[in-house]
Amino acid sequence: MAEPVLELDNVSAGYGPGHVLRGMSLRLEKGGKLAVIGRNGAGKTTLLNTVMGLARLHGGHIRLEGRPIDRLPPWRRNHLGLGLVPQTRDIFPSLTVEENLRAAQHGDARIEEAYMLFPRLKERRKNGGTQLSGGEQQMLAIARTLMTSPKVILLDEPLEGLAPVIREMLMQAFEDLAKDGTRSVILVEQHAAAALAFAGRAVLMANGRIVHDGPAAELAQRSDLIDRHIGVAMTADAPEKGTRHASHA
Ligand SMILES: Nc1ncnc2c1ncn2[C@@H]1O[C@H](COP(=O)(O)OP(=O)(O)OP(=O)(O)O)[C@@H](O)[C@H]1O
Repeated sequence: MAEPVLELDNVSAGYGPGHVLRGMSLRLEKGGKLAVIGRNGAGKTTLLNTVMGLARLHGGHIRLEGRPIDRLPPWRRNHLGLGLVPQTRDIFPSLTVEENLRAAQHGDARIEEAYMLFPRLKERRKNGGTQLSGGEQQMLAIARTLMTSPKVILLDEPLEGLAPVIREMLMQAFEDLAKDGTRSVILVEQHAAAALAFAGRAVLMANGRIVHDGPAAELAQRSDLIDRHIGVAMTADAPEKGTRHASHA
């Protein structure tokens, strides 16, 4: 079995005194691609926030490359190799694409590599954040995270509200990011079909717990589990949660 890069042991966490995650144990292998799927409110974002140190850990342990990180602040976790692409994207709207990337640049990360992954950002490098389409903003949010040279990339619903052609472009970029085996990816998605096609392993969450953990291809066949915990519409790669938003590239 490949070496673990990220491990959660019996983690309970939430916001303030409230518990959202309950006894979660998870292991991500070096170079692994893990999909996390589940209904709205299942605790997927809280899982990523907990790994990143943005939620309150009530119990259990988190290790990055074997090192306990439970007590470290988010910026230290980032410097050690965890990179979160938040659902809110969090780009600086008043800065240009290139300024956004420079502001995030840390260590030996190269802007040119981000442009190779997303040539469209290079074309827009002098454009301000507000002049970008939703898809371009998402590319910039991902590229900004790459500027911190993450070993583990945590993607929080990156496809939400985007047109199918842009979703496909992003999924291809995630494949490219993971292909040399040096980076690991956790993809939280409502687009279950796309996430399961991408990942090697998948966990299904409900009510702050893992209700299934196994090969992604196996979970893709378990329509009983997906129907029960997500709903039929979520299994198709059609607009789901994104229907609440205008779909724009
Ligand atoms: N900042 C917060 N403070 C208090 N409770 C929160 C906070 N953020 C989320 N919650 C609660 O935690 C629970 C899990 O939410 P979370 O966002 O982790 O779910 P999710 O699976 O990512 O769903 P979604 O797809 O809607 O983002 C929900 O009941 C939510 O109301």
